[in-house]
Amino acid sequence: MFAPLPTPHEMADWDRLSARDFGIMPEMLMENASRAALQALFDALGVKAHSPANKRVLLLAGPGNNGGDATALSRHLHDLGHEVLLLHTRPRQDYKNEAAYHLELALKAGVPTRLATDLDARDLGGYDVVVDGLLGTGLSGELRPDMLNLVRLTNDLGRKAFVLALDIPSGLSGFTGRPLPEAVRANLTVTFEAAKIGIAQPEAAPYIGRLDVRPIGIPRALRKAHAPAHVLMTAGLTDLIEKPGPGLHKGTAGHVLIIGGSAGLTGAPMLAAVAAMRAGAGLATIACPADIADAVKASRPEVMILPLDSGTEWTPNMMAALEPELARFDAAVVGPGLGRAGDTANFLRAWLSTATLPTVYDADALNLLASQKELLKKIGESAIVTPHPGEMARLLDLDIAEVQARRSECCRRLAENTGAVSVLKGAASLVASANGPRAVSPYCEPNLAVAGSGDVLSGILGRLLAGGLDAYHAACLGVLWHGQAGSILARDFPYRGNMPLEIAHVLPQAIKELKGHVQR
Ligand SMILES: NC(=O)C1=CN([C@@H]2O[C@H](COP(=O)(O)OP(=O)(O)OC[C@H]3O[C@@H](n4cnc5c(N)ncnc54)[C@H](OP(=O)(O)O)[C@@H]3O)[C@@H](O)[C@H]2O)[C@H](O)CC1
Ligand SMILES: [K+]
Repeated sequence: MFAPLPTPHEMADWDRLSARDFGIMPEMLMENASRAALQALFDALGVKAHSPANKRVLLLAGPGNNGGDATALSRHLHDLGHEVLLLHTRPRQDYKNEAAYHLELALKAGVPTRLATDLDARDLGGYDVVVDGLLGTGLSGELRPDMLNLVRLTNDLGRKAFVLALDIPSGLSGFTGRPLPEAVRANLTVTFEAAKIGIAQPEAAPYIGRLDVRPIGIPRALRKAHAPAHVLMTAGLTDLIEKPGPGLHKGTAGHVLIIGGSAGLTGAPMLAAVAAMRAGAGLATIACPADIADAVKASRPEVMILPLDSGTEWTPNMMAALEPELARFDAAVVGPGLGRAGDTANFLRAWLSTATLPTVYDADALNLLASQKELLKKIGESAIVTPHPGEMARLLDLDIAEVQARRSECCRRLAENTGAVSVLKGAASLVASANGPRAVSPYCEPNLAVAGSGDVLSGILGRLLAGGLDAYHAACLGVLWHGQAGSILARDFPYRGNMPLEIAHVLPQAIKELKGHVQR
């Protein structure tokens, strides 16, 4: 369901503890990493065991262990008969530890090597593959000029060659995924043992190419005992939804209550309700002020309306009307189109003191909570709060730039402040609970950046809570499902332009595709 997303420091700890606690020496990990990279490269190029050894490969080896990985890979390619040139950035005698060990092996095996500074870049060309082993997780600060030139050289050569980045494209921060200030643009990135957290950030996407995560022999016991603070959501989360049995009826498929709608904001609750049904809810009902019920219904036959009291604005009395009905529902979504007019804040206060349903708080429910922060503690652990960065900024008294600069920390802080599971929307959405790992979505889908997309997400989450999932897993699966819907729409609408309702409409296809991706 989740894959670990270590920071460079967490990864270095795994490395170090493999040697200290298991006797797995760094030379072995480097050998494993290089063999994994070889296999990933051959898989990507369609090179089979019996294929002719006819590749021309340039390997760039930086000063650290990333360079050591490239050096070990050069030996394997050379031994198989490919034509290789290993370009190292430091004089041979300057290499240390496992990188020095593998350089010595490569030299003994007869790998042709050159010192990068001895070569005129104009002499380089005609390669099928360029391997970027300049810098890995050890990059600190902005690229120094000599390294920046080598990154540029790799990208120049990459116009006519396949670029394989080892562990992470050089120049990219393993923490933030940002280029410092430029980075190698790879066709394939083979990352060792686990994707580093920077790789999962939206900024990294243009540099990574295809991502292939390969194990290099860090013991599972060690990975479990020293689990990273972040994990990546995977398609395995869809195991949480079972194929419906023959005896299913709408009453057992979950009934989602949407609480929202106000004058001028009548579409949002309907989007959430349709999304809940497209995600498989058996029933969806919208509760709204009686005088806007017709506008909310907007002649959609599939969604039921529960008109409350009278008037167009929310009042605490509406909670009294709603309370006797609550036993019919399995989960609630509070907020789509709720507005902030008049007494709406007091309605929300009454809801928080009365209702015990698992609940998603979205949109104006969050804005109202931001102006009455003493209510945040009442939300509780069976709930999910789904702010976008603007709402998160209001909830935490920060500005949006601060939220975006520290997304993971903010997401966790809101979870701590509320006791609920917090979802911070945006590219690579995040899910956090007060304890436990923070989950990062693998999706960065511009097709989801459209008004109403958040209402659709809240409907999916309502359906998953109604289906009995705990808030954390519901949030992770819902975010993943929404992301896959966005990636389907990107195929049909590569320049965007899809409507939010279309996100809801592709949800059944999205879950089918995700289930097809699960690796067993
Ligand atoms: N468990 C594993 O994942 C394994 C990982 N391996 C590989 O090792 C690298 C990490 O290796 P490390 O030696 O820590 O770091 P790098 O190879 O990335 O290189 C660090 C050196 O690079 C120089 N440096 C740092 N910042 C800059 C900069 N801004 N500009 C230029 N140069 C920079 C610096 O060298 P100096 O001597 O010049 O200061 C650093 O020392 C990981 O990514 C994997 O590929 C193991 O092979 C297997 C186990
Ligand atoms: K690299």
